[in-house]
Amino acid sequence: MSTHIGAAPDQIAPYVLMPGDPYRARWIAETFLEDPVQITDIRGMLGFTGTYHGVRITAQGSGMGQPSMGIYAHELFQDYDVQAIIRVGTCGAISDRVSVRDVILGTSASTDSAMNRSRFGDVTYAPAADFELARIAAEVADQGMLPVVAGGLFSSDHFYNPDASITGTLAQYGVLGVEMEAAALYTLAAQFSRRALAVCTVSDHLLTGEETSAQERQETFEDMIVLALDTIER
Ligand SMILES: Nc1nc2c(nc(Br)n2[C@@H]2O[C@H](CO)[C@@H](O)[C@H]2O)c(=O)[nH]1
Repeated sequence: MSTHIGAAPDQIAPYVLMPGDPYRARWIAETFLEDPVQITDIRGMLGFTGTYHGVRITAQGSGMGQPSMGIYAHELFQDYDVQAIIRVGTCGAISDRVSVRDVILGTSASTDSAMNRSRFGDVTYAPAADFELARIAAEVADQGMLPVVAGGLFSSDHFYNPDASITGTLAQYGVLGVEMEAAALYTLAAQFSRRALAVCTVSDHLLTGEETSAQERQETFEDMIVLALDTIER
């Protein structure tokens, strides 16, 4: 086991899906995996391992925010030799190029997080998705007729951002949605020479104020999970 994950070394699969919400990890395991087994519940951050089309998959909650994602992704890469992580999350749209219910493939992740400033100082590192995972996800989405938009995410340390104008500025540079985890995941994947991709359903729109219903969120989340599973098993 690691400091924050209670699983035995062989209980975590090489391929991991990470929702922010640990209850989503349980739902993914119970809905899509065969023979799912809970492999950790330290601090309530649940993780499960099962198989999808015969491929071992782990669904592990990340929590909200980059420090939390950073703890779990670091330990998954370092202590469990995980090879690829797909964040399956939700985000708020900041661009008129996307609508609620769209699925965003986060090709890059801008961030206001102090975590990368303490890593890189004055250099602005560019956290980016693994190209192969992103390419496969786009291909799978096309085959499944799932409306995905590929573009940048903004991984903020704020949910209630005191500077509300920043998302408008970022949208002018092509950033599509705001969430709170992808940049930490991409930076750690690069540190460990592993693969990572963030796929986010748009649950709310910061420009229009539009929000999805719980039912709509559930439906788009299901489509996204199938996309992530069909991508990571390739
Ligand atoms: N900062 C931010 N995070 C968001 C937003 N909408 C969503 Br869904 N999120 C994500 O949802 C959680 C906050 O509700 C975090 O884990 C974020 O990744 C938003 O408008 N802003």
